[in-house]
Amino acid sequence: MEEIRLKARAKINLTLDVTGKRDNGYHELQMIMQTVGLYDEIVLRKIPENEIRLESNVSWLPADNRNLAWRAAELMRSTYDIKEGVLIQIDKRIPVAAGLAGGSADCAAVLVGMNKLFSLKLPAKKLEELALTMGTDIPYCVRRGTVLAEGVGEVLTNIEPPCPFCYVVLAKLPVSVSTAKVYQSLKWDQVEHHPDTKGMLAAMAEGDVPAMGRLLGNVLETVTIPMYPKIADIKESMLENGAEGALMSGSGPTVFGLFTKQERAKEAAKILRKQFAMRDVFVTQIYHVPHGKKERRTTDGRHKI
Ligand SMILES: C[C@@](CO)(OP(=O)(O)O)[C@H](O)COP(=O)(O)OP(=O)(O)OC[C@H]1O[C@@H](n2ccc(N)nc2=O)[C@H](O)[C@@H]1O
Ligand SMILES: Nc1ncnc2c1ncn2[C@@H]1O[C@H](COP(=O)(O)OP(=O)(O)O)[C@@H](O)[C@H]1O
Repeated sequence: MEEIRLKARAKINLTLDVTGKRDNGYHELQMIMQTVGLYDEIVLRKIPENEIRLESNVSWLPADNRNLAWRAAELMRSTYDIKEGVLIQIDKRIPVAAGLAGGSADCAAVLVGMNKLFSLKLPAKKLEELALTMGTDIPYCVRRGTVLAEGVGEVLTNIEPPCPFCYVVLAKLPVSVSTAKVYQSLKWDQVEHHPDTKGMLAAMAEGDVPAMGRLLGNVLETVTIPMYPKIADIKESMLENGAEGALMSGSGPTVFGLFTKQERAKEAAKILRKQFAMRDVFVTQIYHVPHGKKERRTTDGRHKI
């Protein structure tokens, strides 16, 4: 195999609770994470030169070891003594520094892709371990689906049945948020309203999207909304325009809304684009990881996952 094509999908946090802080500054989390359809497309290709090259459609995205996808390829090459080089091409669609884990998803996809491209046959557990050395969100991005994440984000429990299918509108203000700064500014022991994680798990088990909408909660909103009050206005607008619930994802600034009807989601997206002069508004949906999905070859022999 010379080339592999991957979809690195974004995530949203249906609940995000902070329950403590460790001596090293990292926070103890309890969050329900969910993959959505929006993705970056990544192609990995073997090249004869003994190096990693990275190209993307975003001119200002670093193309060296500051890029998480580059780092993932380098980690696999050095750990498994791979002599061949790799070209990474990223067609970026997930907004950057948005609370959607776009960089983490690219990183995870490259780990999975390198494993296949070089026939390393590493189990998923090993890929999740390698992922954690590059970021706390990345093991989840290897696993994907509906997952309860605890610890600092790396203790993962699959939730069965997964989140019921619904449409998701993502709306990102044209500002970037630093995850590190948001955590640093959080007064976790002064947070008054914690999300009801158990209630959310019960609503999901019932397949009750309206109840899920009422139970969405993210304590990081206490930091990011005062920085960008328009986030609250976007949430309000989503609710006025038919969302069952709306919440900031991760450290923000992206707001997501859950919709049961595709038409209403499309209409709300149109209104949001106009009302807040936002370009980054997407209509997507809950993504379910297919069980036991096998690699598929495209007609030209490339692999798809
Ligand atoms: C907030 C969340 C929610 O899913 O997502 P994003 O908003 O980034 O998408 C994650 O916890 C983000 O995970 P990730 O983006 O991988 O963070 P990392 O690179 O590991 O850490 C960035 C910085 O966040 C802080 N951090 C991270 C995780 C954690 N449990 N406690 C922390 O305090 C640390 O200061 C760290 O230096
Ligand atoms: N492949 C990548 N795609 C996006 N951002 C990346 C990538 N590699 C490194 N980064 C850096 O990671 C930071 C966080 O990006 P991202 O994962 O998109 O946001 P978030 O952590 O808010 O979900 C950005 O500042 C960006 O410069």
